[in-house]
Amino acid sequence: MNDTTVARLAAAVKRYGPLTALDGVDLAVRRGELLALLGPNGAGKSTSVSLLLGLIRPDTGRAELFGLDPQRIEARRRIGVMLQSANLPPTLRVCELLRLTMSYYPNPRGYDETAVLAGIADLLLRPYGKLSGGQQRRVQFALALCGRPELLFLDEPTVGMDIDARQKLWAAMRALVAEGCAVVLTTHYLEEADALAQRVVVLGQGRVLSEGSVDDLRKRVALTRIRCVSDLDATAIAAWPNVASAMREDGYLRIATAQAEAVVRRLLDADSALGELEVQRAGLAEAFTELTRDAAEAADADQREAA
Ligand SMILES: Nc1ncnc2c1ncn2[C@@H]1O[C@H](COP(=O)(O)OP(=O)(O)OP(=O)(O)O)[C@@H](O)[C@H]1O
Repeated sequence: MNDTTVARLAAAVKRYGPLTALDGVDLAVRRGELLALLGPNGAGKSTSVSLLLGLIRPDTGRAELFGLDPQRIEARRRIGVMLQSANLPPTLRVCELLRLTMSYYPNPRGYDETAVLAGIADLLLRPYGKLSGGQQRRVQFALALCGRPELLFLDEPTVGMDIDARQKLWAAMRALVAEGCAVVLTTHYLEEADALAQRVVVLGQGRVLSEGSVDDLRKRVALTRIRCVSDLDATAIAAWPNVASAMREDGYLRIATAQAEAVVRRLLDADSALGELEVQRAGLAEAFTELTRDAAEAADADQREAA
């Protein structure tokens, strides 16, 4: 573990009976970065987080927090956690929950500062159990950050939040990262990863499918989409060099290519009446879909071979 790594999994394998939830995952979280953990349902995101938190143990491989066993109290004092479900006493008022949680940490953030950062200043006197789902999520976020963590785990934190609350939480995450706090964010909202993450790890079938910046991930899908109105024959274009696919759909000619400039030049030469030309790089959503579909197909093929 080098000195910029705050948490890591090394060749981590976790099995539940015959099911392999994690199949040799290597993952490093670096100081002060926001790392988004993406993947379809059942990909292994929560299992990875649970290993890093010491809630479960790997069958083989290692999990480390600040170079220590994740169950060590010295490591746990340096993290904040917001999981998908939180079992907090419903009769306690928010201010009581906050003071209690702050008392677990050696150097907590100020009470008022925490309330403002998490956007709960107006909820402090309310009993936790009487809050709406989105308000409870904000309180959970406050409890996760009140200990001034060096590493914050946020498991689908914005689920159930309205747009305003979500944007405030994004701003708070950015402020924490600017302070040097590392964040591990699991999310199904790709625009959330796009807006916040310095690095993205995509899991699928318990394996790391891709790791890098959001742009790196986009580049994994080298194709560019071209859309235009033209009478040119789609089947003929599909046979052009560098054209991955060409089809007619909703009155538009749609082409996928890794060489957009050359194909656009040839299109314009071939059809002087061509209109409504649109050229678009593949988005994060397309890259994600392509990556995870490939992994699912490979796993299906493995299973068929084994059968
Ligand atoms: N306690 C458990 N017992 C049995 N199987 C489990 C257990 N926990 C997880 N699994 C299985 O391990 C695999 C990975 O689950 P995990 O919860 O890590 O996925 P995830 O990526 O977090 O999914 P989601 O997006 O749905 O939250 C799934 O197939 C899941 O059914």
